Amino acid sequence: MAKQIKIFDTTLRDGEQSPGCSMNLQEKIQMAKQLELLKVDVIEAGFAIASPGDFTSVKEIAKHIKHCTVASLARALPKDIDAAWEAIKYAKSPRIHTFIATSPIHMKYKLQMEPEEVLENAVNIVKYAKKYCEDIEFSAEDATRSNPEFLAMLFDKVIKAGATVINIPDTVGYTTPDEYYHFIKTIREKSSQLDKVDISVHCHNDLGMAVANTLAAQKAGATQFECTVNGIGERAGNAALEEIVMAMHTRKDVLGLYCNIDTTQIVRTSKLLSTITGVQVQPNKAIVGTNAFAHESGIHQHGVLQERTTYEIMTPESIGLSQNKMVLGKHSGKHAFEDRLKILGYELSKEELSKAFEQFKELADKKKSIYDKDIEAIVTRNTIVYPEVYKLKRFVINSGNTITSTATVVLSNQDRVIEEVSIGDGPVDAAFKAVEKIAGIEITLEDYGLHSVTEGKDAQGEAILKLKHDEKIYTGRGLSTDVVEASIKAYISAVNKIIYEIEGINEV
Ligand SMILES: CC(=O)SCCNC(=O)CCNC(=O)[C@H](O)C(C)(C)COP(=O)(O)OP(=O)(O)OC[C@H]1O[C@@H](n2cnc3c(N)ncnc32)[C@H](O)[C@@H]1OP(=O)(O)O
Ligand SMILES: CC(C)C(=O)C(=O)O
Repeated sequence: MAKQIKIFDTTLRDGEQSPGCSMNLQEKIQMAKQLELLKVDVIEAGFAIASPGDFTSVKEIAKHIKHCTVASLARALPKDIDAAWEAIKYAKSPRIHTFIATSPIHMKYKLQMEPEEVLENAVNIVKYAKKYCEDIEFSAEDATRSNPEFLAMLFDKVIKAGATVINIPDTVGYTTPDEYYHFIKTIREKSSQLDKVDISVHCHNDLGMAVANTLAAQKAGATQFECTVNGIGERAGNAALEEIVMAMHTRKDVLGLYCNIDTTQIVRTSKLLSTITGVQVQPNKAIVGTNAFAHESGIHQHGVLQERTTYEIMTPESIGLSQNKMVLGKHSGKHAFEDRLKILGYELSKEELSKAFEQFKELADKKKSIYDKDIEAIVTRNTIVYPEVYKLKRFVINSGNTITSTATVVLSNQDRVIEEVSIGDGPVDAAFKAVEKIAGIEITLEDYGLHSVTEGKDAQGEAILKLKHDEKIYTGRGLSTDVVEASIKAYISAVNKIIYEIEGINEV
């Protein structure tokens, strides 16, 4: 039988402790409402004593949220408990979350207390908080570097004093999955009370093991997972909610866990947090990174097009994404290219497809990302086929603001290779004059324009120009990531039309 795990979200408290992740009152309320839609069990809304702003946001969230428990953090100090209660008393289901450090390092250097004093403080503060609130969570800060016998004894006493949830945090992200499992199991064996309450785990990601540690803890009896959206939090962050939840969802077979989360709200929640804080998740972040459901390589794209499960262990829809993403780039193959053409409404013959694919690969070598407009540009360029009398082989430009521009252009015409050099008013003009010399016909440039067909630093530029010959106008188009090359190609394509008109198809 699958076991239920309660999800305790601390994005608004520990998450907000990330540098750069502060949120104002309205943003916190908006985020809390989204967490309610996501169906977390507990929202830790803040640390009420921390500042008047924190107090107000905890209070307002307590008033707005109807379906989740709302908690405030509090040190083991009566004034912290008073503030926490004043803020959360409006909640339908309020919780006071109090904590004190239990590791020798923290007790000696930070609190400057003997273990007996910490024990006494912990018991007294739970009794104090219990006067206000039924639901009391007690956390032993830096538990994983604490003595398990001491913790078992302390937990028994705070449970008898009224704690309803016991949290065993890995405050500094120090433990490993196996160690954490044995640590919690040992404490449970030594405690007579722990099985009467919820056991919570709260893992930090300093060694990148927060999610693995969280999941390992459930085998030792943990029933509540503390986590944050996008894994934000102090230092390297907390266990990421979306990773824990989707691991439970996808590997129900081995983990045997379930929770109340509506997984289809995951992407929306992640995006809302990034928008509010301005902190974007890395592209390869599990579940919510922009690449998490993207495929670029041909072999993977072919597999996914045949059967999605070849390379996808979850559906994009399950986290609220409308579809996966086929990224066309230099690693892509013909299957994905043809599929995208179909989506764009192009049905090409075998030959046309092969030619377009070749051009796509050439372009993909020069450009990081290929956009739909790039593909459309390739296909439309190929629809009207004029014979290529002249083809650009290479060119060299020498230009600057203090010298006259010079262009050396090399074209091929069937088996011949022809080279010309020309100066001009700028690099494009010099190159055009060199082509004109090679073509040996009289041409006037009537119009010339350049625009980018795609976005980004490596966007393709399209040159469109009009040449006049014998009172007739000929349009030329050229496409390249290099604007001079695009311009020369445009010029040559118009010249080829002129020659086609003058000499007829037989000459080609
Ligand atoms: C592991 C965690 O994430 S714990 C939560 C961490 N989050 C935060 O600290 C964010 C909010 N914090 C704050 O705004 C401030 O630190 C406050 C308002 C809580 C306290 O501010 P200050 O009174 O200026 O104290 P300061 O932060 O410098 O030092 C912490 C004090 O709390 C004491 N303290 C720390 N933890 C506890 C505890 N669990 N119970 C009792 N006292 C504690 C320290 O010993 C120190 O006491 P001292 O002032 O008598 O020396
Ligand atoms: C207060 C506790 C739960 C905490 O944030 C930690 O130990 O990291």
